[in-house]
This record gives sequence, structure tokens and C-alpha cells, in this order.
Amino acid sequence: MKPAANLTLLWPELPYLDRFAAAAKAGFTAVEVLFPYDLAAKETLRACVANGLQLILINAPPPNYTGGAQGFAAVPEQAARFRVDIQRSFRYATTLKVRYLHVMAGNGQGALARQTFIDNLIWAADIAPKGLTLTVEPLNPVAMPGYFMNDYALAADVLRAVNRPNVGLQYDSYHAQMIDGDAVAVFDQYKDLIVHVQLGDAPDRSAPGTGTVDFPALFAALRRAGYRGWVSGEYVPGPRTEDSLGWTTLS
Ligand SMILES: O=C(O)C(=O)[C@H](O)CO
Ligand SMILES: [Mg+2]
Repeated sequence: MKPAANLTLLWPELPYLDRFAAAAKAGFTAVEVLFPYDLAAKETLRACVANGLQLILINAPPPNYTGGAQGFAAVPEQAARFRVDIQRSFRYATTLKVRYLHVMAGNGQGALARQTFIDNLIWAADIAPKGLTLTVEPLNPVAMPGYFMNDYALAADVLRAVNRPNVGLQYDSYHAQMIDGDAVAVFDQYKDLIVHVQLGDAPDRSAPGTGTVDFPALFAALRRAGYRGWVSGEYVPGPRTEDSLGWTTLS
């Protein structure tokens, strides 16, 4: 297992570009940034290269969702916009040599939202740059009220319908615990679909070990499954991010 740091959440006290050096100093070789679109891609690339870091994941489509839309891949009225904006994400992903692109569904429910999400994912998967895997991540309804992709069974259903080798499941222990009450059981049930793992505790998305998720059992499940991918800390770290990194030694 390979630890990574989500720089949208970790080191919140530092300006964005300074977080890369902090992550490298803490021993990370890989990082995630949810929405890098406020800056030209080459600025983020420069920060990665200068600190010997690989950027493994970004979200799509732009713009930055802070205070705005939480994606729109499942929103029928936005289908045309999705097809334009996802290509901007692809350009960022290519420049930044990103491995995973989380395609955010946006708000909605029902059969039309499901079909729109599936159609958009198929369309995007078929034109995605080589080496890039698109991901679908269930986000819990307490954190994201009204968000379409809010359940692992729904994610499995969508992935079955999409049926593309470059589209997979993004598992997040915080969301899994909030959605199903047992993050370890969720991992075990959906492990064959999971291509990327993020860690946070529940119910407050705090650092691993400060809430209700059984992390020793989760790491045992990851090992049992032979999971070889990245395990990324995506949580609200508390006063000092460096004090929240004990989980990296579990992996
Ligand atoms: O909220 C999360 O857990 C995520 O990973 C998403 O990418 C939200 O941006
Ligand atoms: Mg997540």
C-alpha cells in the first residue's frame, strides 16, 4: 500500500503551493488535489516536480466546486457543458500526468440522472487520455445533501452499465462509514471494483483513529484483498497535520 496526501484538505494553514513542500517533508511521494483549476496546470506541475511528488488524482469537471456546483455528470440539462468541460479536465490530467480523475455526478435522483451519468461516463471513458482512469465515488448525504452518487450499490450498478476498463470505484472510508455504518464491510463487499482508496474517520471526517472507523481492520482488509493502489489521507487534520499522520505507518 502506498500512502498519499490530499492537499485540498491537509495543511489547510498553508497557501496551496506551499502544501507540496510540506507533504514532501512529511515523507509523501504522492498527492491529490481536488480542483487544481484556479491555477494554470504548469504551476501545480512545477510544485510537484520541485518536491519530487506525483499528482495521482484530481476531480472533474471544473470549475472549483467550493460554493458552487458539485459536478454535473448526472445532470441532464448540463450534458452539453459536461462534454466540453471534461475535456478541460483531460488537458489538466495530461499535463499533470494524473492517474485518476474523479468524475463528480452533481445533484439529482432517479432514472434520468442515472442514465445521464452512465452516458456521460461512457462518452468520457472512450475519449479519455491513455493511462487515465475515471472514478465514481459515493458521497454521503449528510456531507452532500441531494448529491446523486450517494450509495455503493448505486455505484456498482452504474459501473456495471458503463462497463469500461478505465472506469472504477473510488472508496472513501469516511463516506463508507457514514453511508453503511461499517466501512470495512463496504470495502470487503466492493473490493473488486475499487481502484482508489481515500481515508477519513467518521462522523466528522477527522483524522484516522479519532472516530468510529476501525482502521486496523480496514488495513487488514486491504492487505487481505491484495490492494496495491494508493491510500490517500483526505480528512480535516486538526491543529497540526504532522500529528495526524500515524495512519501512514499502518500501511
Ligand atoms: O468528498 C470526497 O470525499 C471526495 O473525494 C470528493 O472528490 C469531493 O470533492
Ligand atoms: Mg473522498
